[in-house]
Formats: sequence, structure tokens, C-alpha cells
Amino acid sequence: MLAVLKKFTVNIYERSYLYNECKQCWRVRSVHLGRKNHQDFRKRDYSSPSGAIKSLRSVLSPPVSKIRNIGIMAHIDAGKTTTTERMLYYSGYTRTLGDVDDGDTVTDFMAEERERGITIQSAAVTFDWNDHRINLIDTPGHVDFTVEVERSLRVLDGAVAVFDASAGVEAQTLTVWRQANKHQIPRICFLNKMDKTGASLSYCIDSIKQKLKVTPLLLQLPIGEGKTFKGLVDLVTKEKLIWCPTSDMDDGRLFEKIPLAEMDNPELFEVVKDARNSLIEQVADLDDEFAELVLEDYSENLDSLPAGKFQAAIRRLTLAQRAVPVLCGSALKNKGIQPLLDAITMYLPAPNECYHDFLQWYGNDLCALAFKVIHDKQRGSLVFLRIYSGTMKPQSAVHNINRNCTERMSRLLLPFADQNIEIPSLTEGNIALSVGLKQTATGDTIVTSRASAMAAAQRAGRADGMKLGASKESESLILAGIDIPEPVFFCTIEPPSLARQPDLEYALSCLQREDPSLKVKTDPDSGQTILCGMGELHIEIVHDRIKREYKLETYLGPLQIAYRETIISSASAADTLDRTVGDAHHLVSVKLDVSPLLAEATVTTSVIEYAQNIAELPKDLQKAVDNGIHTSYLQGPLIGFPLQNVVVTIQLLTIQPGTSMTMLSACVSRCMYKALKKAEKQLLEPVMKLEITVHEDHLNTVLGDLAQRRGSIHEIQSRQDDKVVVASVPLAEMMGYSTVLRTLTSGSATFTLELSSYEAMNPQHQAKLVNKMSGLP
Ligand SMILES: Nc1nc2c(ncn2[C@@H]2O[C@H](COP(=O)(O)OP(=O)(O)OP(=O)(O)O)[C@@H](O)[C@H]2O)c(=O)[nH]1
Repeated sequence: MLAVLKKFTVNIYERSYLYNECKQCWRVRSVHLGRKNHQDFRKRDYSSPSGAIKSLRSVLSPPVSKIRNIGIMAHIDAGKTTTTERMLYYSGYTRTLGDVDDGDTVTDFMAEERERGITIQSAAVTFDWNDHRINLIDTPGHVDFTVEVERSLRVLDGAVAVFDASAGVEAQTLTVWRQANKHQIPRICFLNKMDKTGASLSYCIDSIKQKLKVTPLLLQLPIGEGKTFKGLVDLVTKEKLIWCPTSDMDDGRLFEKIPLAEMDNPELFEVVKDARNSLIEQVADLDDEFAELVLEDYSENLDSLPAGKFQAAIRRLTLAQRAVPVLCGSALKNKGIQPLLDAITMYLPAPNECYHDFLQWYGNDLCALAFKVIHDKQRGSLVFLRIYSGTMKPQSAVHNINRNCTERMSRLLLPFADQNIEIPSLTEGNIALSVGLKQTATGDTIVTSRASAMAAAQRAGRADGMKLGASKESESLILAGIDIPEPVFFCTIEPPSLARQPDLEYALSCLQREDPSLKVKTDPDSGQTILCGMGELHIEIVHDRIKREYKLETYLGPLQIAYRETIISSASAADTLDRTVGDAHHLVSVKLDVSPLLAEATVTTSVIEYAQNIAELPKDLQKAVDNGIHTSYLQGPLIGFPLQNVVVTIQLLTIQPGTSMTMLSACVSRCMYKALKKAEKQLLEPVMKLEITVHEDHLNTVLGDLAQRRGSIHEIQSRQDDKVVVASVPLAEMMGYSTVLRTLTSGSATFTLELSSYEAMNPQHQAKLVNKMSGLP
């Protein structure tokens, strides 16, 4: 039997290899596979036998309805890597079954790549399953990297949450689950490690209900739990799936799929019947169309309910996020992965089933989002792109809206299994890996050309004209990128010697393209390089990566908070610069006023006005004045933090011919500093929006702690047994908060922190900080 199967499988791949050369391959291949289904094979082989790896020439652009862009979310050690390895193997594109414990997984292959120059892991892997293209997108789990998590959630259409069946819902899964809720991503759950002693289906289902607050739809029952786990019963199709190791193969490719018969196992038959009936009831309660169908046609005989109709109803509920299908298996013991892949194609959405508001502005033009940039020492920047509309081709120019530049893409690759495959074009819904884009950074929007960006902006403008009436806002509508929060922490970074400064600058520029939340600037006084990041951990990781990937030992200064300064009263100043440098005589006189900008919004760029008599300033002079003011804006008069909401009015400006523009800028800057010194000054501190989800037993402890941190509680919402505390707290009080919260709540609470606004510090805190920064007691 096995020999027949092997022969048959080789035939399929030989045939598909040939058919894939022609355009109709998908149709022909599915017809061919369809024939396979009609034959009475009791054992099914879902992949190529060892040695007969699928031809990579069979890689094509599938229709958009056949694409699934999914992520795998899991708590550490739940089995994400092992599950991914099995998926790649059964899909027939990897030859060997990698094992995390033996260190030979595709991820380890990436580690080899790292040696050759790739510095971080791939952001996506692609493979085919049942005529579907699956793009598996990496979902980093750590909340400290909001932008990292956002960038992957942004391009996912669906997700699989992997659980350790002996542990149920764990902390990290809970956190990412909440983020996926925010992005409204349909999900399925996979209870892994069913072979483990202590694995419990009922415990997992209860924990999903209680902790994730969703309705689980249990689609399978395990046959055996723990050491006796050997297969599954599919409650939708009433089939028994038994994985049967043979003497020459124990890789889980072969399994029996047979209709469950009462006479074979009356006890199991009864259990399955009950579980299936409750599943039908559950689905009917949530889906009216299904309820009608069951009541009208199958109420007398639920057994005859067609699997297709049942699956369609489960799909509707999954897409509407009214329920979550639950499957089980053991990735390590090679059981349950093929049905999981079937479920991904069956229940999770295709790209064209997900709504993206910005797509209406593009029509059939190219619109793609760069969601990850990795730096490869040999090939330069590799940019992962999610194509939302249109077609992408290698050797073509594309326009980057965020950077307002046109770049040339030299090669277009598909990150297929563990290889990158060169492809002639890719269409909407796909994930592409591009080579040659030198300026594109994570979060940038790529379109066909500048003209197509303008056309999209106009379309957006026309539609908004009714709503917003502002072209600026309509322009921002077409930037489909990721919102980058303002960095709130900073510290100095120094290379081991001055000679290595260019290496540090190179490393930082590469890292910035990968991670848009990292900002780098130079201190105007000391000339030191300053790193600005999202959190303590963020800066630590950047430091570590510079050492590991760029072989550069750097020194970090103490971590500081990014304060801002403003003024609350107006002031005037006048200044004259009279200097002779070489043969040139420079003479400038300036008089200006500074005053608080009375605007509701925060304005961090310089606002400059000119008195009527100097309104018609030549362009080069105006530019020099702007530069001078901008320089002062970056360094406030109190403790040198940038200014916000300050307006400058130039009252008088006299320049002797021959005076250089640099001298003009310097004089304006000095004069503005004088005026700012005279005005009444105010320090502003970053105040964060804090959201803590905590069990009600720990609520009072958490609230008590927040009170000591100058926190203001805005709202406490109830979510079953949990409470969600919405508060605002100055960032200065939040250093090391994750450790404190873990201790206060025995690790059961989670929190998110984002910048809410910059607010005035009270006089005591301001005085204390100014003294501290000036080195006074
Ligand atoms: N018993 C059992 N162990 C498993 C199973 N799947 C994975 N493991 C083991 O669990 C450990 C973690 O597996 P990984 O696949 O690395 O899990 P992960 O979620 O990718 O882990 P991180 O990358 O560290 O987050 C390894 O020792 C695996 O061998 C399973 O189905 N059953």
C-alpha cells in the first residue's frame, strides 16, 4: 500500500511540475488532486515523500481568495517553532523534519544565515497547502515593542494561537490576544502538547472561556490524552484520524481518516455524537442562517447535516469574531498538524475578505506596506512588503510616499519555506521580499509612482472634502503605515574610540530603518550621539544588537526622560553680531519677541511670524532666520530640552551686505535664547496613558501603588472577573513598573503604556528636576 502511495505521490508532483509551467496549472492540478480524493485511500499522504521535495518551480501567484496571511501567537515554549516546522514539512517544501531540541529547524537555518550576514530572523515564511498559499508572519510577543507587534499585526489577516494543552492560557498569549482584539483579527486556537502528561482538553476550554472571554467551538476530540494520545475525531465530518507510524516512517505524514462507525467503538461513537450535537447547537445559537437550515432540514436527523454547510457556518462565525474554532494535536509527536492547516485555509479569511479603508483611494494601482526591513551584509537591505493592491515587479521603480522618493527595486523574492525564490511579479494579498530599496524603512507605504500617489491623494481629498475639508488630512489618509509613537526615553551612546564613530553611525542608520521607533540625534553642545527609544528594554536591546551584529562595543549613558519646555509669558530681546573673519565683515542686528502659542494642539515645530515691515524678506535670508530659530527651538532655556508651543515674531532685522547666512542664523539663535531666558518658563513632562488589566482580588493593591506614583485614575471597567484600570501617570514614575506590577499581582496583571500628552510639572517637581539636572543639591 505504501509503495502505491509513494508512486502516486511522485506522480502528482511530476504532473504538477509540468502543469505549473502552463498558466492553467491551478485548475489542472486541483482536478488531478480531486481525482485522488475520489479513490478509496484509507491512508492519506499530505506531503512529498522524503527525497521527492516539491519543485520550487511550482511557485506561482495564486488567486487572492486562496491566500492566507496568518501569524502564530504563543506563550514562550508553547510549541510555535515545532508547529511551524511541521507545517513546512507536510506542505512538502522542506525535506527533513526539524527538531527544536536537536537544533536543526528552519529557524536554525536562519541562524546559519545570520553567520553569513543576515542579522535577524525572517519576518515571514511562505508555503502552499491544498492549493492555498499560506504566508506565515512572525508575531513578536513582547508588549515593550509596541511598534514591532503593531507592524506584524498590521499585515495579518488571521492568526493561530498555540497553547500548551497542560497550561491553558498563559500570560504572553493573553497579552498578544488582547492586541489582536484591538486589530480585530479572526483567530483559531490550537491546543498543542496533547501527548504531555497533564494535558487537559476541558481545562484548556475553560481557560479560553474565562481568560480570553471568547466562545470556543471545539471542532475535534482527542483520542487518548497524555501518553495515550494517538489521534482525533473531527466533529464536523465525523471522521476518525489516527496517525500510524510504520516501520520505515514515523514523521506523521501518513494517517488513517475513516468515518466513525458505531460498531467499531460504540462508547466513542456516543461521546462524539453528544459533542457534535452540542457544537451544532452552539453554532446555531450564534448564526441565524445555520439555525434556519438545521431547523428546516435537519432537525430530525442531525447526523445527515452536510459537513460543507457546517463548515461554512463556522467560517462565518470565525470571520465575524463571534466564536473561535479550537483544534488539538501534538506537534512534537507529529499529530494534528494537517487538520490545523486545513482549518487555516477553511476558516481564516483571504486578504480580499478584510476591509482596509485606504484601499478605496488606490483602485488597481500598487499599494504596499513595508512591514519589516532586515539588513543583509551581502545583499543590502531586504524589505518585506505586504501588497494590498496592484502588482509588484522586479527591475521597476516604485514611489515611497513617506520619504517622497522614487526607488528602484532590483529583485523580487518570495520567502518560500527556507529559501528565497526569485519571482517575476506578485499581486495583491501577497507578501514579497524586495531587494534594492535603499531608503524604505519599516512602516513606509510604497506605490507605483508619484503620479499615482497624487491621484490617490486627490481621490481621498474629494471624498474627505465633504467630511474634513482639509487637504493635509486627506494626504495623511493615504499613508497606510504604522503609527509611530514619540520616543520618551533617551541616553547618550559612545563608540569605544573616536575612530569607530562612523561605524556607530552606520550601525544606527541601519537599525533605524528596521525600527522606526528608534530615533538618533546629536547633542548640539557636547556633540554626543543620543539614542531615543520607547522604553528601558528597547534601548537595552539596541545596545545589545550593536554589539552582536556590528561587533561594536558601545557605552550607554544613564537613561533619561525626554522632557519638553515652553514659556507662559511673552518677552522681547535685541542682539547685534559684529564680527570680522578674515577679510569679511559680518554685521547683523535682530529684535524679536517670543510668546506662548495659544493652541489646543501640541506644536513642536517652530512657529515664526514677521512684522509687517519685514514681511518681504528674500528667500535665502528667511531660510537663515528659520535655521537660527529652529536651533534655539531644539534646546530650551531651562535645562536644554526641546520647546513646544512657542511663537517667535521677528520685529527688526538689519544686515550689512556681505554678511554670511551662518552669521545671521547664529545671531537670530542667540537673540531668541536671550528672549526665552527673560520669559516665564515651564517644564513639561510626558504623561502616559496606562491601561492595566488585573484580577479584582489585586485591584486595591494596584490602585494604592498608582496613587503613590502621581497617577490619576480615569475609569475602572469590569470585564467578568477582571478589572481594567485606565489611568494617566507621569513617565518619571513608571521606571521598572513591569517588575513592580508582576510582584504586586503575582504575575497575573498585564498593562499597556502609551504617550498621552506632555503636561506642565508642578513648581516643586520642576524646581527639584532643574536643580538635579544642573548638578545642584
Ligand atoms: N511534549 C511535547 N513537547 C512539545 C510539543 N511541541 C513542542 N514541544 C517542546 O516544547 C519545547 C518548546 O518548543 P518550541 O517549538 O521551541 O516552542 P516555541 O513556542 O517556539 O518556543 P519559543 O520560541 O521559545 O517561544 C521544545 O522542547 C519542544 O520539543 C508537543 O507537541 N509535545
